[in-house]
Amino acid sequence: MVDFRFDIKPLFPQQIIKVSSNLLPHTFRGDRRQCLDATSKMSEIIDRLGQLSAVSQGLTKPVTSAQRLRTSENQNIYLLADPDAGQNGVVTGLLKVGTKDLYLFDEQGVTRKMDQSPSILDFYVHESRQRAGLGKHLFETMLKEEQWTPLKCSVDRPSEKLLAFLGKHYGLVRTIPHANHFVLYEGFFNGPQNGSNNGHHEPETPERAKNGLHITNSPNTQLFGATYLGNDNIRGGRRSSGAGAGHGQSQSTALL
Ligand SMILES: CC(=O)SCCNC(=O)CCNC(=O)[C@H](O)C(C)(C)COP(=O)(O)OP(=O)(O)OC[C@H]1O[C@@H](n2cnc3c(N)ncnc32)[C@H](O)[C@@H]1OP(=O)(O)O
Repeated sequence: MVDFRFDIKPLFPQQIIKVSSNLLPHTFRGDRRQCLDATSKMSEIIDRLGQLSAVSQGLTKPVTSAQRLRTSENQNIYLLADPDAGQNGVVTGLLKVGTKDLYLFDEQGVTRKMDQSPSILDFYVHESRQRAGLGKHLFETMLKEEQWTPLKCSVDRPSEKLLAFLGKHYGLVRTIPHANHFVLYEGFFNGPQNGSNNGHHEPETPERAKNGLHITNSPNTQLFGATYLGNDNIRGGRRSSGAGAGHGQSQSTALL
C-alpha cells in the first residue's frame, strides 16, 4: 500500500478525490500557504502513483506525473484512498482521463474526426487491493462525474488486465480495428456521444475517405497509416500518450 511521510486525511475528506491542473483536490479550501502545501503533497502522491502504475504495466516512463497534469487543460486524475489505514492513511488507486481530438476509423473503415473524445489514459489499483472491486468503484465515480458512458470512451493502449476489467464490468469485448494506439469498442460511433459537448464527431464521406483528402492530411494517418493493429494495441514497453491526439476541453462538474 502507498503511504506517505505526511497525513493524507486533510487531502482526502472522502475516499475518492478529483484533481485537475491546479493540483488541488476538488474539495480543497484554504489560504495561499495551505494551497502551496497541498499542491506539493498532491504532486508527491501523483508522482508516486504514476511511477507505480508504470512499473505495474512494464512501462519505461510514467504516463502520469504532476508536471504533466499541471500543463494539461483537459485531463483529470481521480485518486482513491483509504484515509483510515495505517497512521497517515494510504492511497490505493489512480485513474487519469482526458479528452482528445482523434482521427479514428469506424466499423466501415471510414475516418472520422472526433473532437474532445473521452479517453481513458492511465488506471492503477495497488497490487495489494486489486480484484476487490476498487477499480470498478473508481471507474464508476469517474463516469458519473464526467457524465461519460464506457462504450463512448477510447482507451489508450489498454493492458490485458484493463481489457479483462472492461469486458467483465461493461461487457466491452469487440474492438473496432484502427491504426493508432487508442482502442475503441463496437458501438462507439452509434447513438449520442457522451455529454452535450464531448465526443462530437464529423464523419468523413466515403468519397473523401477514399480519395484520401482528409486521411493523407491528418497527422494521425501520416504517423500511423491505416493498418489494423489488433492485439498489438495492448500496451507494453514505451508509449506516448500524446501521439495522434490534440487538445480539447474537459468537463468539470461536482464530484459525488
Ligand atoms: C489505459 C490504461 O491505463 S492501461 C493500464 C491498466 N492498468 C494496469 O494494467 C495496471 C495493473 N492493474 C490494475 O491496476 C488493476 O487490475 C485495474 C486498474 C486494471 C483494475 O482494478 P481492480 O481493482 O483490480 O478492478 P476490480 O476489482 O473492480 O475488477 C476486477 C476485474 O478486473 C480484471 N482484472 C483485475 N486484475 C486482473 C488480473 N491480474 N488478471 C486478469 N484480469 C484482472 C478482471 O476482469 C477482474 O475480474 P475477476 O477478478 O473476476 O477476474
